[in-house]
Amino acid sequence: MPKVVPVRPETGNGAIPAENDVAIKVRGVTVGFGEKVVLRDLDLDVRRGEVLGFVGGSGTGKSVLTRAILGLVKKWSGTIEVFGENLDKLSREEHRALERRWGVLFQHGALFSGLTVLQNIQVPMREYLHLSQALMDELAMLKIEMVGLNPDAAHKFPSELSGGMIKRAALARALALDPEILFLDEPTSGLDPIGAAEFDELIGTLQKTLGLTVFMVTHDLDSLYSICDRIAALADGKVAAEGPIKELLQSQHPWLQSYFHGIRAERMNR
Ligand SMILES: Nc1ncnc2c1ncn2[C@@H]1O[C@H](COP(=O)(O)OP(=O)(O)OP(=O)(O)O)[C@@H](O)[C@H]1O
Repeated sequence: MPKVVPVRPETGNGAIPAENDVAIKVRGVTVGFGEKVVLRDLDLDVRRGEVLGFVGGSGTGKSVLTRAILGLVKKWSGTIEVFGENLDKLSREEHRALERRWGVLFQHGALFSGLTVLQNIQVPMREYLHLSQALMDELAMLKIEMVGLNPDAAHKFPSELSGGMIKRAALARALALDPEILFLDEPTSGLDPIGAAEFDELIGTLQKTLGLTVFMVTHDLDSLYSICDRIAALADGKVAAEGPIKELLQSQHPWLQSYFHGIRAERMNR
């Protein structure tokens, strides 16, 4: 009998993961701007194959941490490893090779307004791969199908799309290079509850079928309940609590108490 190997490692049980089960390892990271310190000696692990929801009050530094991991913001101190590679030790070529292994969905989609959906999806392909136009067209159409967009959307410009369609197109672009890690910055913001639930479902399905590791900054409690294996909460520049939602619901941290036990959360608990 062939041995059955699970696609996703077991997650969400709170156990300390083995070293090679960690996709992103952040240790002692401090980031600031001028006099202001935003992240202070922050530690965080994102495990391979999990959906980690990253929450925190407005302006606490969720995007700053995301950008620090992506190498878009300079940290003052600490180390960040992705797939065991210390980002500070990589040559430019090695960093580019690593960039091919992640995809990013920035807040508000951030599509290029002068390019069609198809062309937007091909931007990372042009930057990182050397493929024929015909192959890029074929691959981009595949991504459009993967995110549930109608093939007609391929030749539309962002201004011709609804908010939900823009998010899907941006997700298709994030998936252009078949990444192993997906960074999502508030993916459901601006969507109505039905659109948001559909988008969560899409992310959950893609994550399972493609075995993705997902790092998701979100304010959306519904997303935390429906697709996150674990949640990390940022407060005072550090991860104040992390674990499966059931554990975080028990946390005595004042911000988490007010966050989870507010009106919307009560509705979810009923
Ligand atoms: N390039 C920058 N220069 C100066 N300050 C910055 C810069 N980028 C971020 N900040 C500051 O860092 C802090 C954290 O910002 P960040 O965007 O990470 O917050 P956030 O937790 O993602 O907030 P929100 O949930 O509102 O999007 C804010 O006070 C912001 O003004």
